[in-house]
Amino acid sequence: MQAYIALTPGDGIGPEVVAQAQRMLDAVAARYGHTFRYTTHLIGGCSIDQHGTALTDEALAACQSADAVLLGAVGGPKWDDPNAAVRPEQGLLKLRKGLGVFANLRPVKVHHALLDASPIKPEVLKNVDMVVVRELTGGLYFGSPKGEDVVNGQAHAVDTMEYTESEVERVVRLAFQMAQNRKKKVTSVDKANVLATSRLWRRVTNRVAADYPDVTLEHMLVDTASMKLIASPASFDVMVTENTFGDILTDEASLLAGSMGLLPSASLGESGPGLYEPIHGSAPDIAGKGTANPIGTILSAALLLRYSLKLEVEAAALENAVEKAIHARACTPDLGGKLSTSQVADYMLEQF
Ligand SMILES: NC(=O)c1ccc[n+]([C@@H]2O[C@H](COP(=O)([O-])OP(=O)(O)OC[C@H]3O[C@@H](n4cnc5c(N)ncnc54)[C@H](O)[C@@H]3O)[C@@H](O)[C@H]2O)c1
Ligand SMILES: CC(C)[C@H](C(=O)O)[C@@H](O)C(=O)O
Ligand SMILES: [Mg+2]
Repeated sequence: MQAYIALTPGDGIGPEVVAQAQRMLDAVAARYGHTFRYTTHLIGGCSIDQHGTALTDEALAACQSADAVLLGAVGGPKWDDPNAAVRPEQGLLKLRKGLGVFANLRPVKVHHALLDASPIKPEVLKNVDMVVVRELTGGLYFGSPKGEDVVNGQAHAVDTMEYTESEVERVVRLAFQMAQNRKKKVTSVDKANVLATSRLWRRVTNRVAADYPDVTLEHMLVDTASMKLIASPASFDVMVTENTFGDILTDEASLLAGSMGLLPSASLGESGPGLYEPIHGSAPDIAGKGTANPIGTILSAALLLRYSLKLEVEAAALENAVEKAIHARACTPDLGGKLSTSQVADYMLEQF
């Protein structure tokens, strides 16, 4: 097949990990007889430096016309001034909203060869295989009003947690559909004892659940969920939750797998290109050293093959290449290995 992939490497380690994922995609194309065409676009701090904005309308339009978008990460200390009017993260939020990708799938698996890479006890990590479905284009990130002003002579700031019934329904429905093809359990995470948005979320989730009688639904408060994720992670199958809760819980979940550098994600909408990105950030502490773990981005490329290009065999082949590298501990220092970012991909390509 012919496919057009827009690359938005971004800042810090973003370009380092996207380059390796692109090498792997090229290997898939060569082995299976596909043609992948790429264009590369600025996003985040590098776009601010060049254009004064974190994502130009032209770059967004290019991403919207692609079959899929593969992103690295945005941000870094250079652009961290809390007084700045323009911030790298705005580019990422504009891209997500502009693509309409409301469901962010973040799979969390523990590889048996990496049990010692996690600070959690190995017996607790056995059988961990879950996916967090994070709502991505609503909630606290996008609610209005939002911003800063002065009230009674005092600096004042507001963020609004906001959801409509349909915004909740579409993401929860997707979570139930995923659970039907997995262990048939959905854990809906909210803060219904305090937040009105969470009570709406719960009501909608209960209504949607009636359409999926084969799937067990449990509700869990987010504070409890953050504890259970460490105490009994294998008890989860599909977790569905609000934008901010999902952001925080998945960084926590990355420790089950062993490193922030391991977790991929797929962001999907009703139609149009999907957005694929590792869950980690631009990692300024290791940027430029060539030691960033490329696996989260390579697994994101596998999800791109699966969901946007419908190339299941190719996606599985890429995942298998990652499995082999992990099994052999052909890894970067975050997993106790000695290889560089590109050497990890070299190893996978040799086995591919
Ligand atoms: N999706 C994104 O673009 C995204 C996500 C999170 C944070 N950020 C931004 O990134 C910047 C840095 O944020 P942070 O330091 O809080 O989070 P981070 O995820 O960049 O880094 C957290 C820790 O994890 C490590 N880490 C992350 N990715 C790794 C990888 N692939 N291999 C090995 N180690 C890895 C880092 O070295 C660091 O110690 C901030 O500007 C933040 O806004 C962007
Ligand atoms: C950089 C930031 C806006 C982003 C988010 O919160 O969504 C990041 O933390 C992520 O997890 O992708
Ligand atoms: Mg995050």
